[in-house]
Amino acid sequence: MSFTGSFSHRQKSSDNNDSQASQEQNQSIVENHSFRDHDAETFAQPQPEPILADSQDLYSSQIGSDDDTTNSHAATHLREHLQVSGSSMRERFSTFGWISRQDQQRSFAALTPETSPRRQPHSQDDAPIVQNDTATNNDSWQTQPTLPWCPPWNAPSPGGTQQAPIFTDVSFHASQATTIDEDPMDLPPCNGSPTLSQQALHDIADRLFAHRTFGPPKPEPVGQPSVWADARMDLCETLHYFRSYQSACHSTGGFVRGFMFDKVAHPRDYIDSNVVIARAGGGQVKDKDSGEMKASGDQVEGTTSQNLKNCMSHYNPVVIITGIDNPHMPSQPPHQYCVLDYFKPTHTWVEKSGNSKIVRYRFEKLNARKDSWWRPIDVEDPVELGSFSPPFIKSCGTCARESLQIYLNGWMCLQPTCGLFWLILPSSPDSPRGSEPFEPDEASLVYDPRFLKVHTPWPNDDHEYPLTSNDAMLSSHAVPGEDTSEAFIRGAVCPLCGRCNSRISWTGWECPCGWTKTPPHTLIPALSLREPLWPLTHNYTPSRDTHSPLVKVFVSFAHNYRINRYSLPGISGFIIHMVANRTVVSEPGGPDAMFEELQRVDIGLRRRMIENRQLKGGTYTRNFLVNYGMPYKFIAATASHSFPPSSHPITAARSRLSWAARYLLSHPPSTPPSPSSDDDAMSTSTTSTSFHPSFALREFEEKEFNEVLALGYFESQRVSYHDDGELGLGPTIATISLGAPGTMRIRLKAKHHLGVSKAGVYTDAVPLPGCCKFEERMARVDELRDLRATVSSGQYRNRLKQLPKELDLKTSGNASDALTMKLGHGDIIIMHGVEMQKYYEHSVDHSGKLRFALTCRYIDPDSLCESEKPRYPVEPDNEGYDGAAWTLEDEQEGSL
Ligand SMILES: O=C(O)CCC(=O)C(=O)O
Repeated sequence: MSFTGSFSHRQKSSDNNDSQASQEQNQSIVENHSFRDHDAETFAQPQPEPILADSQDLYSSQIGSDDDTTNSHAATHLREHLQVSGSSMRERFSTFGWISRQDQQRSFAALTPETSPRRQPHSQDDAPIVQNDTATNNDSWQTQPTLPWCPPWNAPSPGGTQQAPIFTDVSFHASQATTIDEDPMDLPPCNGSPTLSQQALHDIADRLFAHRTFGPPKPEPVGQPSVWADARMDLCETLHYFRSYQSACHSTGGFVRGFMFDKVAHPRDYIDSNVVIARAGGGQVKDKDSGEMKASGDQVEGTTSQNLKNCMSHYNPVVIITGIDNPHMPSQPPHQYCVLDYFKPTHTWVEKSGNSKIVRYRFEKLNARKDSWWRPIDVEDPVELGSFSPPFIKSCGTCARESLQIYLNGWMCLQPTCGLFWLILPSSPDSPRGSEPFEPDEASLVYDPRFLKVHTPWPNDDHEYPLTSNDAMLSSHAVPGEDTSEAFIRGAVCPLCGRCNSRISWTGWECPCGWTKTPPHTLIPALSLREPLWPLTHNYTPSRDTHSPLVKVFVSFAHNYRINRYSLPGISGFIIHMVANRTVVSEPGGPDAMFEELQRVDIGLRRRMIENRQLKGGTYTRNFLVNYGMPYKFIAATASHSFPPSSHPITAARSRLSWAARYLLSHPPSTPPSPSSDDDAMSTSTTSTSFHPSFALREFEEKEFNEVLALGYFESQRVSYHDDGELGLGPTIATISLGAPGTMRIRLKAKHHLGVSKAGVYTDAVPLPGCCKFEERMARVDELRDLRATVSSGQYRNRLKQLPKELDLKTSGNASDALTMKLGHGDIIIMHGVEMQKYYEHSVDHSGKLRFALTCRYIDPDSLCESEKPRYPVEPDNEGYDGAAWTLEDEQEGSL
């Protein structure tokens, strides 16, 4: 079993005589660990005795052994600051390596510092402080970043056989001669590796860094990534382990899944074939002078660190992706985003950089036996993982916590709350820096190879985890809606070239290399849209809309439609929801037929690119769309086509919607609003709510619908809040909803709701009832009108910038929905009025596998520039649909 195997390797040590017994003992502990993770009794078990080199020598060589008769000033000084265990490294490793992992899991369950007594600093005479004390990591788990567990130092190199490190050609580089601690720091042989002197360690560090190029140009990589992307959206839509559009880390459910390391890197970041060291993302701002990203303040261990620690304690590997601009890549990434591989997070700790604390992570490639595609061509790794003796570890005399030595410059306490944090303790009073602890010169820091190249075996590090996802699989028998389910809107990794491809086309995936995949569509029958709990009958359909008390509703019933007409507070114009009944949806050529036909014919639906300066490669719409008739230039690069011949869902929709608009514009409500409407609220209205049907009808007839925008939505696709208020559009917009039930939400735009724009400028439009600070803002209307007429535009704008503070306006947040309409299959929405689009915005989502929305507008041809004008004739509606021709047997036309 690999689990056992990987741990039994650890028994190899300088003391082979004990290996058998220890192995058995350790084996039982491993099993305890694995089956009794949360069992506190486990902690009382006799501790295993991994056979490790006794490092007392190390301690002695640094600060003088206990029987050091010279008892130098340095040793005395250091004893004041530092308590190092009198126990052997063997005991320390035993504690740190085996128990702390259990400890972490226990503390993960408890997560309360109170449950884990904090260890007090010991006096020099105290018993050894490094012992089987599980408290250290218990509270550090929650609040104190520590090295979460000690990697198993004695692990063999991943290649299986132990290899002596390559450091025969010893040459000490002046550039690295900043090491303060000039003591030999010799370690006894470990894993067959020879004793390492300080100088040898520097030499190894030299070799490790010899091939680092911060290019360009960088050397070519030895291989090619098996998964890559040109655009962030392709990446995030395709990979299950990286769905973060803005940040460097993607976590779900308390676990990190993937990291992306790109241009914004820290100078001490490090990448070789098997190890990645990176700074935690976030907390950086652009320096005004240099333009470089700099820490904006102290970084504290936050959710990402916690999630990463969860990965460590559960052996969840994470995927690391590099951006093309990552300066620390040892070779030139061939694409904008390249997936490296699965990595084990092994350490997280805190350092200082400039004046700020930063959080850092170390990762090791999960399967270090595999070659890494990003290894530079013709460059072998100078050092294999696990080649060296273990990293040096000490307890701090001030905080009593253990920290590993990360840099050769000297050991530092890495507990950010400790007084000795990030200070090197000089080893001798004659040190050029004196006897006081001092901060290292950042530029001189050199990684300790024992830390850099430590090997951390995991029980699952020989497992192959997938870098591609195979979710978009169809069952062997046809299942309606399966090929429009959420999995099918995710991107696909091209099996030929590894490119991540978002699903752009309605019909399937396309890769620029020529590969395509077109899943067959199984028709979703219109009959399957019927909702058992809301039976559709030939009578008028009940309403499921909800609205705020400020919204007035007028209800009428005509031509098989329930007609819910809504007046929104303070504006002229209205929204009408025509709720279809069974007679409507099942008409020949009606909604049922249109829905099925739209599944049979390819009308050219595609997701369209939207420019997004924040995101490399732009973004795509979250639905598929295509335009017919007059080009609708506002949705980026939407292809426009001439109207198809009649008996097509597009032309049928335009004809039906023209009829509906004409009917509604000529039939204003003849009844008062329904009793629940709040008339008092409406009386505060500041703009006209009057509606003149003859004018509206005349205007509509002059500006008949000359455009249909078809939107197609797979499962979970939607259109988020937007308005349809572009210049050149007629005042009436009509949509027919086909397929899965949708929800349309209407709310006041944020700048009208809050009274302040994103740029912090006061919104001087007349406030609408229900908005924030309505009365206070109303009181400013006259003042601002007068001011505008008397001062320069600059002065006026300055005043607008002052007002948000003066009125104590909130600068963020959204209005709650004023109106929510449940759009059934065949329902029609008509929005009328310029103010509707100026003040309000709408969004639509749905709760099924497939939905279409066909929306008609009038687009003034004169609003299009020459290059935007259609090259085809845009004919008027010639189908002449008449909804009044379809009558119910028992229809009672008229308002109720
Ligand atoms: O019903 C829909 O899906 C939304 C249509 C829409 O909002 C639009 O076309 O602007």
